Amino acid sequence: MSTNSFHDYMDLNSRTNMRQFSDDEEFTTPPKLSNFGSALLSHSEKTSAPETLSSHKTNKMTNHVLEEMDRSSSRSHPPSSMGNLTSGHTSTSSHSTLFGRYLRNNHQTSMTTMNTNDIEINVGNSLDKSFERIRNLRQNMKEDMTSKYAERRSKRFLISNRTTKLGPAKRATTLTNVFDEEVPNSSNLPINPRETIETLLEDSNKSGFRESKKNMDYESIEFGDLNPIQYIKKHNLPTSDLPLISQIYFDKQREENRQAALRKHSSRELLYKNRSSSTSLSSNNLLPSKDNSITFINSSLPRRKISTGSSSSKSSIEIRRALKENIDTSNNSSFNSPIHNIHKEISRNKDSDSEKRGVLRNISINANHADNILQQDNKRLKRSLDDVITNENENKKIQEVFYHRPAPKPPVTKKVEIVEPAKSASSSNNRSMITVNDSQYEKIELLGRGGSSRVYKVKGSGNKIYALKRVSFDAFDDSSVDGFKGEIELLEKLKDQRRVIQLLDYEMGDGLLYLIMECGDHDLSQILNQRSNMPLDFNFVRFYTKEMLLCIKVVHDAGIVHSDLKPANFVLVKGILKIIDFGIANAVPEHTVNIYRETQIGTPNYMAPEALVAMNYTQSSDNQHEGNKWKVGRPSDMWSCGCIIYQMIYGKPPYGSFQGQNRLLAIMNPDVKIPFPEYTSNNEKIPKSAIELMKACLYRNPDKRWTVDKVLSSTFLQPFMISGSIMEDLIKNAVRYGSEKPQISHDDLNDVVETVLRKFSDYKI
Ligand SMILES: Nc1ncnc2c1ncn2[C@@H]1O[C@H](COP(=O)(O)OP(=O)(O)OP(=O)(O)O)[C@@H](O)[C@H]1O
Repeated sequence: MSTNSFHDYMDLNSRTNMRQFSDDEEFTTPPKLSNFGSALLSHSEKTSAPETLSSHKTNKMTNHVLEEMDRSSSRSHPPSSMGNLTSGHTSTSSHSTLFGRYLRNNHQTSMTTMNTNDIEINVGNSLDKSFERIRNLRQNMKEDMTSKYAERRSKRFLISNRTTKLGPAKRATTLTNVFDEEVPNSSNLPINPRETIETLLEDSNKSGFRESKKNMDYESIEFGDLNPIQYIKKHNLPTSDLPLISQIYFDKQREENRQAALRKHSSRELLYKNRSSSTSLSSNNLLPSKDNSITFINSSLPRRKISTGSSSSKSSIEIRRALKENIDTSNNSSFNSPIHNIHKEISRNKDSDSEKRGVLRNISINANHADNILQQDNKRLKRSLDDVITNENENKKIQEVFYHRPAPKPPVTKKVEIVEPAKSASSSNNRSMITVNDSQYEKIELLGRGGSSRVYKVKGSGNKIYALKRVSFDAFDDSSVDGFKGEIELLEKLKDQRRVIQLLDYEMGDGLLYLIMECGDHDLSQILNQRSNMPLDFNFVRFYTKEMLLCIKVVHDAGIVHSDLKPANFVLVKGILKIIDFGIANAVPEHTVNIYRETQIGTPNYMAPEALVAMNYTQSSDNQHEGNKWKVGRPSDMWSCGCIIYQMIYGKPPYGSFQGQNRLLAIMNPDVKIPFPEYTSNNEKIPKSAIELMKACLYRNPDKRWTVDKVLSSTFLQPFMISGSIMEDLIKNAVRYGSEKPQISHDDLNDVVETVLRKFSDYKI
């Protein structure tokens, strides 16, 4: 375009109705050059078909321009530039137009609907000049339109580019190109400016365009921040080169986008590897190197170094190769992630570009999600790395941390030693172990205690259980020593008696006596206490009374007076009641009823009156020869036995209601009678046979007391079972006896009773 024609155009343009063509005011770059073309383009875009360039509106607009030119020519001389334009009419300028060809070929193009016949008629002689101006005008219009169109497309494309940079479509496009060795013009591109422009100019300067492309070296263009339009304007290039420059511009942009995608992809691969390495830091796959890059070390793979810095300096082919290698490497690893699976899929289908693109579209979609995960993981990894690096002072130590970090040492546990104090064998043994005649016994529990003794349940050899009685006494008290020796002798004497507790071993030292006996389970005192709140059961009373008498019989039959019979001195050993504690027992000389003791008597509750009376008698006696002696014999044991039976039936011993000294006095006082109620406090009927038995044992006169054998044969302990027939026989015999002997003496009655009882005894169960 010449300067004159440009000015003419500007003049013309300034004279035209700008409001009519200012629809596209926003496209003001370059502001004046593009206004007219933009107006045409804007007009044409308002219609849908490409033929709008030959539409009626364009025709009217052209006519309007011609009319304007007519007015201009009629009111003044044509400018000098018109001559130039006219002279250019026949030239073969590169700016030749379709309109020119139309004039030469008498042929109307599709560019305009201008009717040249009308122009000839109306313009007359100035036709040539007008045609020249028109040609120039058309040329300008075409160039301007082309420029404007390219600019708009460029802007649209730039806007689209900026938008798609943020979206998956952009990623898909760029990644598609990444894997194409020959990067073709993607058919997916919505706009191909070059094709569009070439279509518009196919009949005009297509050949010139290609010539320009051939002749000009635009490959080295550096656009900087300029777009093609700005670049053309800045460097004063012809607008006809705009398509070519735009093409170069877009190619460069594509290449930059591709490289950006590659950088992103490479960093993503790096992140995956970092993560997989971070999960196995102990396997020492990561090593920070001096140049702040990260080197992957894998025993099965050669050492590969991937810089974390910009990779823009690498060629796309190198990047692609590196990327593929990374993908292959990832396939070998056991790492399993969405992107990894996609890589696998890529590898399987790498022979098919179309499939690649399909897969890569999925990459771009999945990559968004994976990207977020990776970014989080990368941040975490980076934080952990920073922590490690901060905590360690030297790279050497860092290497140890990542490469050869040894397993953490087990925490040093402070060994707490429990030092037991040195113990003497005697103290330990004395507390838990007791040795009797070289045999050791381990204490288990305390069974009971007496005035000077303790009885333990112990475990001996073979884990057998025994009762160990430990008695402490005054070794210089002869009476005490004799008393304990007497107990041992009696137990030795009664050794094979089942109703006497068995003495298994004993050892007597200075002031200590150890007795090893068979062990009982419970004593009768414990049993009675257990049943204190239970209803009275005479079968229970009979059973334990008989058991007790059997024990006493054995002792009495052995000529021994126990002298201290009480419930606590009868123990149950495996269901058999046995008698214990012969501490104050004495052997009764043959044919002797009572013995006199000088030492402590038994428990007052169960003491016979004769023993207390004897004591009282002795104390009040003037005969000092008698001394402090108590008169005791077998009947004293039967008194004690009567007191135990009384306790089993009434709940307490006969003088249990008295306390302390009064109890002793009551026992000794013959005026204090023992009560034998027929009912218990719980209103339970007491058999007469039981009352009879108790009375027989608690006679104050020891001579009247029943012996152990008599008590054992008492009615209470030996009840009758009388049947109806026996009762019938008894009544018949009584009636016949009475009819024969109406008066009967007392002696005759006793004989009859004895006879009947003797017969009943034949029916005892
Ligand atoms: N062989 C044994 N088996 C089970 N228990 C026993 C045995 N020997 C004694 N005991 C329990 O130890 C208690 C005290 O025993 P023992 O009567 O022999 O001692 P003690 O010093 O004679 O007492 P006390 O002087 O009061 O008669 C008994 O009441 C009984 O409960």
